[in-house]
Amino acid sequence: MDRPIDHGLSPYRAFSRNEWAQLRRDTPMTLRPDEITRLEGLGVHLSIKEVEEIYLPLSRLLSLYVAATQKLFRAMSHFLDARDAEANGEGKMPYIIGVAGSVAVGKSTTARVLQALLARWPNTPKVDLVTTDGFLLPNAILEREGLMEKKGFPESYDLSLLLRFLTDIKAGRRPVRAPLYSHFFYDVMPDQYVEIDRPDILIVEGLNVLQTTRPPKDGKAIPFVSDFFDFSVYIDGDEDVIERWYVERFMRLRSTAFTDPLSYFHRYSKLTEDEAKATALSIWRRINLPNLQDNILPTRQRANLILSKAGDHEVAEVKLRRL
Ligand SMILES: Nc1ncnc2c1ncn2[C@@H]1O[C@H](COP(=O)(O)OP(=O)(O)OP(=O)(O)O)[C@@H](O)[C@H]1O
Ligand SMILES: CC(C)(CO)[C@@H](O)C(=O)NCCC(=O)O
Repeated sequence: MDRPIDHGLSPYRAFSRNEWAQLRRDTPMTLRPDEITRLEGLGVHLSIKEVEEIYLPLSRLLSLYVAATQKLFRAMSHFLDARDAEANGEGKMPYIIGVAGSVAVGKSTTARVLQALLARWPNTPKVDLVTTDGFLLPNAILEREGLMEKKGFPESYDLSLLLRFLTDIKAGRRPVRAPLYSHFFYDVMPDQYVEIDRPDILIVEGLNVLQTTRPPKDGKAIPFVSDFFDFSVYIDGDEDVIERWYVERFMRLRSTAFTDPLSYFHRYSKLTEDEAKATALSIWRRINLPNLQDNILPTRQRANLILSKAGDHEVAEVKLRRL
């Protein structure tokens, strides 16, 4: 009898929600309900149950990984006889975690929850967070290059600035500045920065963090953003569900942030409900959906961990890449 064809082992180990929740083991809950509420993004309800069942086990895993990496770093310092540098604190290497996924999938909420949980572990008290939105090209340049309808696409970012930022972080330079983006003004803020001063962990959140670049013709290799990551998470969801989240968030912003005359989208606050819904759907289908399909989703299989969300932002399945 013919032997069955071996289709190969999946690079991921899949966990149902319940299986994953068991991996919390005896990790104590370190966030109070009011602290959790403060971490919620617009339209992203975060329950205590969700933090306990999904994000606490993930923080336990990450804490173990960070400890192992810190040990490896000490082994390397020992090999190089660089103990003096280590004693001076020069030998500290931030552990970098990338968080990827579509617009409106909840990346920033996840990144904030991980930041809060990881900062409560004894070996990683200082956890900083940056979003790659700050590395978008300013609107003035996007307009000049005809890229305003391509915001969030690979060509809309200053990739070399992002790579220089990550190189400086990994080189232990201090402090390192990351530019700031404002959703309210829909633009990068000139001369506004967030200072990153040698954290134990740096979380880098953005659509583009797992994207690869085409090999250059001149043979000078450009690193990938993810070459700087020690661990990466992709937040996944069905397209129609993310579309709904995008439209719902737009409708909520219409009655809040957009009502301010200084807001970039102020004109949308004057639309009727139906017109506003149609506008949100049109932006989603013209810009964010094609970006998800062409540039973001293809990077999913590069992540170390995939969190698959269902309709109410609750994680239904977790996939962990085998080592
Ligand atoms: N036009 C706006 N005006 C004010 N705040 C906004 C605006 N658009 C988005 N925001 C805020 O900025 C946050 C990040 O928005 P962004 O579009 O980058 O979402 P994202 O990070 O892709 O989505 P998520 O955080 O849901 O993954 C939103 O959660 C929302 O609170
Ligand atoms: C700033 C990004 C690219 C990513 O957060 C996104 O929020 C965005 O503005 N996308 C462009 C289309 C839109 O306005 O939704």
